[in-house]
Amino acid sequence: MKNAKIIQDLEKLGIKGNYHLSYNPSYEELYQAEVSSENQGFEKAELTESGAVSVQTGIFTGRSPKDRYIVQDDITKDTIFWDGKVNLPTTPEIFESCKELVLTQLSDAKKIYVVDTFCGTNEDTRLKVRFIVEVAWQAHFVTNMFIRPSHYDLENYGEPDFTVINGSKTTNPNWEEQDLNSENFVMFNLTEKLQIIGGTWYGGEMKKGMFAMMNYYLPLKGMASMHCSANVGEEGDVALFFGLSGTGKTTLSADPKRYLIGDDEHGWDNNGVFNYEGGCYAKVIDLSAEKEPDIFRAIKRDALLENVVVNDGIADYADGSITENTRVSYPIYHINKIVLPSKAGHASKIVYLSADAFGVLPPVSILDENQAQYHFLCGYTSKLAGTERGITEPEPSFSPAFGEAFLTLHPTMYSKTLIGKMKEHGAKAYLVNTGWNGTGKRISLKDTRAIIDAIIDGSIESAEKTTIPVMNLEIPTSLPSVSEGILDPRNTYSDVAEWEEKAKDLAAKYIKNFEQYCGNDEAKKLIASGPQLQEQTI
Ligand SMILES: Nc1ncnc2c1ncn2[C@@H]1O[C@H](COP(=O)(O)OP(=O)(O)O)[C@@H](O)[C@H]1O
Ligand SMILES: C=C(OP(=O)(O)O)C(=O)O
Ligand SMILES: [Mn+2]
Repeated sequence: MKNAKIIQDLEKLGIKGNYHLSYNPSYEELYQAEVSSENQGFEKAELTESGAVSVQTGIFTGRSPKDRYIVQDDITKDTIFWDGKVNLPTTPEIFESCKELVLTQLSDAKKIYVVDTFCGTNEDTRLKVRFIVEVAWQAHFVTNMFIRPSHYDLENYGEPDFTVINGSKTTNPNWEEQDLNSENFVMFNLTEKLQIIGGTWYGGEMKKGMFAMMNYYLPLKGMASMHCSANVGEEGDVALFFGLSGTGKTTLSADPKRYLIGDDEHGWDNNGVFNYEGGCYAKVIDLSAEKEPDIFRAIKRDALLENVVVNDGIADYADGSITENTRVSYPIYHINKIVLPSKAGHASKIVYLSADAFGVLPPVSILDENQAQYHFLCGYTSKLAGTERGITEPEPSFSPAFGEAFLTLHPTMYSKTLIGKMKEHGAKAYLVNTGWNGTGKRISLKDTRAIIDAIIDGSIESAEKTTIPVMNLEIPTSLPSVSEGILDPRNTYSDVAEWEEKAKDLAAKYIKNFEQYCGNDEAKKLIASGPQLQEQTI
């Protein structure tokens, strides 16, 4: 019955042919299909000793922002933030031509997986997202990452709100005359409620694609939509960890003392904080059972490793030769302490994670209300040049809302909604540097975890404080279980002048970046809360 209806739905979309349909397959069925000897190329998966299977995603081992387009039409022309960088416009005609390619690809498939999921924990705001894929491990990935409907939910699923058609095996031969970036494409059509993918196999495009859609629909309803992880304590106290890729959202939210809500994408409505996802997508580069026990233990049967080097069935997390962005996806219940459904009350602690490769930012700063807004709009972190360790040529990156790549509306929509919620619920904000200091080494995970503990148990508030000049940030001078002498970054340099020079450099970058918001009086007032160059304060 259900299968006949799904086949009809696919036909309406334009997928015809003689395929075998697998609707919301079990993990067991997925596993059998993934390791089947009939698989070719990147379809192949291999079993590892932990019980997790391992796959390769080909040339794309990360997202491909330059190939990501949104159809500009009546619905989107005045709502999407067309910044010329993140949300690239395309036409309905080009979308149709790429859709045709994806439909043709899937019409030739021997097997099609249709996976009906939810994106968003709450019934009133969740999207019913249908994935249509031909590769078993892609069906596995979305089963891990999205919310798995119960049998009852599936019986009553109705029509999906959004459909993702993944044609990763096809590419677009007409990209040049269509003035596109390449033969690969990730395209969204909000009128047709469709995402289509061609050329890239990276799972993150499906996960972060739907995040971008939630970032469109929810703020328009007055909710905060956030690129952050979240956990909750025994007392119901909720903490959020914002940050760009690699800053520690996933790592720091897996805390054995607390219950995980989610590791990457959340909303905040009148009832509290809720997850969009049903799984986690953790980096596994240099993963060890000692440093990250919860994530290490989550890698077992049903987890899916991406781009990890595997020797004789043994995953080598230290080997970054395929990419530094090695990943594992797993259903959220692989973490021992979780709340289900993935939601809790209002947040009281807001942590902004920044991995500062310049070694300027203190390991922790206490932000006031205006600073909370200023630093949210800045979203500073730094990307390391290449994959080299150390701090040779760090590249500063200012990413509003700590998630520019996924913002579909103007950045101020996200700061307005978040700051509104923070004020309403008296949440306090902190800026935590999980990156480097004057020693040239990354601040240890142990110290960062102790800092997070002090934020969560409130002991940071009673610590003695001092102000860091130039950066204009208030810091505690000591905290329980945090290494002596690291809290004031100036003490980690043999010569304070060296810190000061770097700080002035970074401050200038903050100031320049903030100019884009200064058209508005309210934002202009925030300048005083940011870094200050001496010349300006005289
Ligand atoms: N002080 C630190 N705080 C957080 N993460 C750290 C720290 N030092 C090293 N790391 C490493 O940095 C990476 C953070 O990645 P992850 O938690 O996946 O970030 P995100 O989820 O924000 O993309 C992990 O590999 C972690 O082991
Ligand atoms: C999956 C991603 O998220 P993050 O690195 O923040 O975990 C991504 O940005 O592609
Ligand atoms: Mn993460």
